[in-house]
Amino acid sequence: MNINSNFVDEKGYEPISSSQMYQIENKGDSIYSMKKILMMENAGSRVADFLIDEFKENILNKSIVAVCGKGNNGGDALVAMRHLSGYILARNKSNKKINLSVILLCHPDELKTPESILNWQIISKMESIKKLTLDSNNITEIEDEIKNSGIILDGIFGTGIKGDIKEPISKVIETINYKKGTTFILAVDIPSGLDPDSGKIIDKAISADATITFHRPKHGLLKNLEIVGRLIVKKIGIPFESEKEET
Ligand SMILES: NC(=O)C1=CN([C@@H]2O[C@H](COP(=O)(O)OP(=O)(O)OC[C@H]3O[C@@H](n4cnc5c(N)ncnc54)[C@H](O)[C@@H]3O)[C@@H](O)[C@H]2O)[C@@H](O)CC1
Ligand SMILES: [K+]
Repeated sequence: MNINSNFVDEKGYEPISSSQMYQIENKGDSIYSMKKILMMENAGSRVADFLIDEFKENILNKSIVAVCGKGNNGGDALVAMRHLSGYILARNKSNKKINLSVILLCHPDELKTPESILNWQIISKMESIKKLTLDSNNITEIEDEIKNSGIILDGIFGTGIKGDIKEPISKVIETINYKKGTTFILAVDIPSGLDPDSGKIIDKAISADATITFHRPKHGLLKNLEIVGRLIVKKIGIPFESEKEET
């Protein structure tokens, strides 16, 4: 396996497939009652902790934009923004304006899972985080938000990506990629648009500076470190016993 030096090859992080990941997650829930909402909370907090470690005090001056899809990948990014908001506000002694935005690439009614819906509801009540939801006439405003960002959380698609990416999401991915080199692009779990198993770019994909993936790396990440960037693997509390194959 051609793992480059960026891959944090800690013990027990052998790569798995996306279907194995869904199985482990479902067993974690059905046998150990490790609800997805707990997995999402851990995933999002690992994302926030990574950015805080990476940027240290500088993070207080960064405009951070989370671009979220309608699934749980977006939910992870919503959790990360909540944690980042708490960290930054607690240190914002001079009450400087902080720039935290969430761009939801769907109407809130299209959010598909209870855990994403709950996290959207929480964020909706937090005035520290600017919310933009995609509608027919605000794509320019959304693109400007991305262009003015210092850090982008890519929470558009994770392991649930299928087929071609339609407009305007396709354009949003291009706008994000255009910022590479000036804005730090962190992919949540999988660079959006990358097939998590084959590592192929299905249609187009986010080219990330770093990818933080959960529980174990997926095979596709190791096959396309070019757009994955630095690969970080974080456990999210799923009982290891959930990995036991069905006997
Ligand atoms: N597996 C796990 O243990 C955990 C998974 N979590 C997150 O959940 C993610 C998977 O979430 P989901 O299964 O909800 O799916 P995703 O959030 O990856 O996909 C988002 C949604 O996009 C839509 N979609 C897929 N392909 C599309 C296309 N080509 N054009 C437009 N829309 C498209 C689908 O309807 C899907 O519901 C993971 O990547 C990870 O980030 C975390 O919450 C932590 C726990
Ligand atoms: K992603």
